[in-house]
Amino acid sequence: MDSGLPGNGRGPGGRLLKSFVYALSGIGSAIKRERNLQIHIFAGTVAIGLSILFSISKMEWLFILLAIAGMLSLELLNTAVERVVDLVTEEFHPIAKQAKDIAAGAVLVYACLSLLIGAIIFLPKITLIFGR
Ligand SMILES: Nc1ncnc2c1ncn2[C@@H]1O[C@H](COP(=O)(O)OP(=O)(O)OP(=O)(O)O)[C@@H](O)[C@H]1O
Repeated sequence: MDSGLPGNGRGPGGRLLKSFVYALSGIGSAIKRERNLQIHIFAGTVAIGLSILFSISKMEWLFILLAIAGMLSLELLNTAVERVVDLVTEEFHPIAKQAKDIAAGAVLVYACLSLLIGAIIFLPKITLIFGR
């Protein structure tokens, strides 16, 4: 099938470009369908807005960006696990439940870390403003 990409996606550069396009289309389709992912994107945008507002340090930016990118990556992986499980069975299966719940658990762990990072960085700055 014609990929519609330069050089038909042949050669190392073309293959790399094809993988990149497939990855972007995966992200796009997940964003369209997954409400949790949309919520994480909203939260990430708010965090970036606050970071700009408070002119946070380079080190703080590193933590904020790691929190946002890690969160989105894990949510994408969680979505992929959900899709594969749904593809394998639509029946109730205890292993299917375990797979989905464990993947959701991974997201929860990172979400707690991200919240903690946000609180450590922004709470002192917010209390400084409202504590005056
Ligand atoms: N085939 C299945 N067998 C057993 N349990 C399942 C199966 N599919 C889903 N579950 C369980 O049912 C609950 C709801 O799962 P569901 O697939 O609706 O995803 P979710 O956790 O609500 O996430 P999302 O809203 O992002 O799709 C979860 O505890 C999940 O583990």
